[in-house]
Amino acid sequence: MIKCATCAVKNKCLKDMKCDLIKPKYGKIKHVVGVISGKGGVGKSTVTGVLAVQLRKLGYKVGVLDGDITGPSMPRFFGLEKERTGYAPTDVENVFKFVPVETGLGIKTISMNFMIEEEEPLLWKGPVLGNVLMQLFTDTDWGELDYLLIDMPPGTGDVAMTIMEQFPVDYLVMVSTPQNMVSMIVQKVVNMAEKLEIPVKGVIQNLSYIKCNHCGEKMNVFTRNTAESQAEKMGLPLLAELPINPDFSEHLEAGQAERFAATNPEYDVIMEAFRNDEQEIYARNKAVKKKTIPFL
Ligand SMILES: Nc1ncnc2c1ncn2[C@@H]1O[C@H](COP(=O)(O)OP(=O)(O)OP(=O)(O)O)[C@@H](O)[C@H]1O
Repeated sequence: MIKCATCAVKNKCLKDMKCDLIKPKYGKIKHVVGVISGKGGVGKSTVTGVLAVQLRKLGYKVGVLDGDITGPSMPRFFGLEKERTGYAPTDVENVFKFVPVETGLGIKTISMNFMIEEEEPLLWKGPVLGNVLMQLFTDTDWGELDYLLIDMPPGTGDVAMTIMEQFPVDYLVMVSTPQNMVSMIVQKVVNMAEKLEIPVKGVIQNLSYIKCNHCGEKMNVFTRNTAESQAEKMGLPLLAELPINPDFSEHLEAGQAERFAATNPEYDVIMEAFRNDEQEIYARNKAVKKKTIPFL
C-alpha cells in the first residue's frame, strides 16, 4: 500500500487514483460490493447469500468474503460448515495463499469459520480483526471475479470502517427491516458512507411481509408503512423487498439455502436492481447524496 506521506505526488493527486486502497494479490475483481446494516440480525448474511446466488445465476463469476469475522455465517448459508480453506504455494518461497471454498454453484467463499472450529470464539480486538480481514481479501486466490460481495459486520465499528476506508468498495447495499428502530440505525450507516464517500446503491427491505398460504395476500408484520415510503425516509432507492419465509429459514437451517434461493422465483426480484449499468448507479447516488433527508 502506498502511503500519501511518502508518495512523490503527495496530496496533489486526483482522489480517484485510490492508491491507498488494498488490492487482491492473486486475482482480479471487477466490482467489490459491501452488504451492510447497522443493526444485527436483520438478514444481512442471508441477503448477501441471495445476491451471490442471483448474480451467479446471471452467469457472473462471484465471490463472497465473510467480513463478519467474529460472527461468521456464510458457511452455514451455503451448507459448507464442514469445509476448510486450502493453502497453495505462491511464487515466493514459504508464502502461501488462501484457496477459497466453492459452493455448489461455484461461488468462491472465504470465512474465518473455514479456519477454526465453528464454536470457537475469536478473542481479538479491532485492529487485529481489521488486519485479518484485509489479509483474507488480499491473500486469497480469487482468480477472475465479476463481483466480490462482502458480508459486513453489524454496526459502524472498527471493522466496518476498515472495509469502507481501505477496501476498494464500489458501492454498498443496505439491508433493513420495516422497523423504525432498525431504519434509524441503518441511517447511521448511510451517513457514515456519505462521510467516507462510498456510494450506496439502495436498500433491500428484508422480512418485509409474510404471504398468506391460502390466498397469497401480502401482509405487513411490523408496520403499516410501505417499503417504498421507508426507503424514501432513508433517502435511498428501494432495491427489493424480501418476505419472511419459514421455508427459507428451514432450508437455511438444513444448509440448503443456496439451492432454495436459486430455484425459488421469489428471489429473482433482487436482481432487477443489478441490471442497471454502473453509470446509472453512480449518477443516482450523486443525486441521493445531495438530498438531506432527516430521520423521522
Ligand atoms: N427473509 C427471511 N425469511 C426467513 N428467515 C430469514 C430471512 N432473513 C433472515 N432470516 C433468518 O434470520 C436469522 C438472521 O439472519 P442473518 O444471519 O442473515 O442476519 P444478519 O443480519 O446477518 O445477522 P448478524 O448481525 O448476526 O450478522 C437467520 O436465522 C435467518 O435464517
